Amino acid sequence: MAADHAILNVDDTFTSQINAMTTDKYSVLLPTYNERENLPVITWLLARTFTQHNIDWEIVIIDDASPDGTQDVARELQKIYGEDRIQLRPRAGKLGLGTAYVHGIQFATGNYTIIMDADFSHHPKFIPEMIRLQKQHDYDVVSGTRYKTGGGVYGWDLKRKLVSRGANFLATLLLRPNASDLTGSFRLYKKDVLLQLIQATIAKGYVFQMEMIVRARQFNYKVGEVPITFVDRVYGESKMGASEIVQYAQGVWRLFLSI
Ligand SMILES: Nc1nc2c(ncn2[C@@H]2O[C@H](COP(=O)(O)OP(=O)(O)O[C@H]3O[C@H](CO)[C@@H](O)[C@H](O)[C@@H]3O)[C@@H](O)[C@H]2O)c(=O)[nH]1
Ligand SMILES: [Mg+2]
Repeated sequence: MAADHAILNVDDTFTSQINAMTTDKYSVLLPTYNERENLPVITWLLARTFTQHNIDWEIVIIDDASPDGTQDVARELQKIYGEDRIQLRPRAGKLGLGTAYVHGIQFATGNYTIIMDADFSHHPKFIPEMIRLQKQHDYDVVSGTRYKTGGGVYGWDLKRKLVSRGANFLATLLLRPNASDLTGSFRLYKKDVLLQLIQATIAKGYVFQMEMIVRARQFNYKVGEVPITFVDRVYGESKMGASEIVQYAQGVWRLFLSI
């Protein structure tokens, strides 16, 4: 895979570059709903990635009262890694993906924030490249993109691929945000930038990601892109359904009228 290759080649340089930045800390906001099987492995992969690159880190788990016992797993992970590394910040019920980030960021102690899924669709191996690119250009946001050379989607059926392409096409056509993956949610933000974007963003569900990147352009923030491969989850189910798709289309239209 091209992206893998690129990362392996530059890994040593990243490490020395990142080592020098001792004051930086990266907070991963990890929303979970029924991710009991996935949470230990994604945590392990994140911890390994950060440790290998000598990067200060924490994970903020935002669990919406998952009935599968995700929070019990999170508490076990706190015992293993320490409560300073793993924060558990639950909510009382399933309140949606967008508001999960809004909830989680108030507890983040790092100066950078990484937003990603908990089901390995977003692999931590792309994080060092996101950090390197951010540093190189002083980007305010670095967005993982499935839709540039080196990126891709694996494991989705045709319907889901069409929904994703259609969602990106619709928003690109109407909003012209100059980014190749508007609905993707694997991103690195300067924390103060994320806070400002969150305040400006109205959407609550999956449409949140798209609105955030459109707002970033609106505020003239510098946005970089790193190709990522998105691999569909192995354990559990996607939480995206017809109502999320309708909400998305409504969100694009509302933004089109307001910007
Ligand atoms: N706390 C919380 N977490 C949630 C909720 N809904 C989903 N999540 C968590 O959010 C992550 C993504 O949810 P999935 O259900 O796996 O999303 P997906 O269908 O794989 O969609 C992916 O692609 C979309 C665009 O193509 C993205 O918009 C989306 O963010 C995600 O990356 C997972 O970690 C899941 O547990 C919620 O209501 N509350
Ligand atoms: Mg998923």
